[in-house]
Amino acid sequence: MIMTENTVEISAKINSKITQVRVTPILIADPPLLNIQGVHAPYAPRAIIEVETDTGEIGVGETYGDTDYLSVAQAFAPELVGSPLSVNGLRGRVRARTESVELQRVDAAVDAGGLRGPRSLNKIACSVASAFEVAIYDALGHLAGLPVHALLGGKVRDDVDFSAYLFYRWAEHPDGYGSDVPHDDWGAALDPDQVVQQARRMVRDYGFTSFKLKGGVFPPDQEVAATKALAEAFPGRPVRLDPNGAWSVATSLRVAAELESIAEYLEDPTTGTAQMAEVARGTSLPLATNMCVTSTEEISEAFRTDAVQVVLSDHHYWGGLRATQDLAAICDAFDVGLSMHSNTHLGISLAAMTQVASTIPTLRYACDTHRPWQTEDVITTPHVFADGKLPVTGTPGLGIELDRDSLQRLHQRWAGSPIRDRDDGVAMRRVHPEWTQPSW
Ligand SMILES: O=C([O-])C(=O)C[C@H](O)[C@@H](O)C(=O)[O-]
Ligand SMILES: [Mg+2]
Repeated sequence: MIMTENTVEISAKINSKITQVRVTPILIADPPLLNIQGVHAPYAPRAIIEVETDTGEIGVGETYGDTDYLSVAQAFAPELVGSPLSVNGLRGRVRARTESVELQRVDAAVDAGGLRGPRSLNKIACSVASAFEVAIYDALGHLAGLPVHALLGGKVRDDVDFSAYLFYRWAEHPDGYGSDVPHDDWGAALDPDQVVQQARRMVRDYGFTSFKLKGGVFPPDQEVAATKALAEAFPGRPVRLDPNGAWSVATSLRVAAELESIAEYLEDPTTGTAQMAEVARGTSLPLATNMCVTSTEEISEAFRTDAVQVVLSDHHYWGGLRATQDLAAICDAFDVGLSMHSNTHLGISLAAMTQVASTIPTLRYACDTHRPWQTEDVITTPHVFADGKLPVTGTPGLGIELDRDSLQRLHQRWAGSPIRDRDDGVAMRRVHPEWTQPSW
């Protein structure tokens, strides 16, 4: 073969190696959003991953920054140095690495940061691997001059639809924020009228055309009333309610009967696959989950028993973008619908969600996103929703640029703070010492 300058360049790119990996923990401002586990604290930890190659490319990823996730990410990062830009085998390598890290909170308790069912080593490893995978895809995209969706096989849509993620919330954190946090002027939402007002603002500012209300906060009748108020205020627009497993089977069936002709789906009304299956047998309303099916080992029982009709994918849960596509294929094979979950995240994760969502033909529900609740970001040009959608960029990689000043500032905040884990229950008990997790 005759070697031209071009082939030499291509060969350098194909053989490019990872030379540096950086894991930067940050704390980001988070408003006082309420959920079954309590209330979001003023700051939430995230971890930002950068992989740098010998050809000068830098790819970025984002995941949970809580202690266990961070410890695994920091322990794994040096192992990637010298590796090719390959995403294959990543989850297994991170999983193996978890064995040598002393973890604090693998106790089968529900994960406060993710509300994703019982914690496990595998779930932690998947969440860590997801950020490295995204960073490698971003770097590969820069190398190839292609957007991540092209590397994932190509987009099937030009924009991705998101839904307005509505929360009961307080107007302010009881102790406020530091002076470095932009003011959040959403106000309180504690009854149906305030929830509808919040939805109107989401529609005005972002153009969302569907709604998800985070429940599990007030007695179910109040949350049903808020859901009905939304359906009345926005006729014909899809509405979902998600109490994160707060209800018994009997309560779930009662609520499902009330919302059967109103809701698009009911998300995790009750906990555990067996109880979800019992509810599913008694209602025609589709049940969705990001709690009882959040890892591969949980799929079989749930699908065999028809416990869920919609799975909320999440590349942080499932181990990356390719794993999300795999999940979509499995759901399709079992005639289970696919939606997309989110919790507190910044623009890197939103870009990754948008890229992978654009490649999945069977994703027919608007994706969740917490992004409107975040007042800070680590990318230079934060995303702008129009008509509730984000365009699927054709620029190389994730189509975003890291804002190093902002990353540094949020890292300094982390370094100067004792906060290392998200714990919504602790945040709630600071205000209401007697508070315990509700169930109805
Ligand atoms: O759909 C869900 O269950 C979530 O988004 C879980 C999240 O943790 C959310 O409830 C939150 O951040 O309060
Ligand atoms: Mg949910």
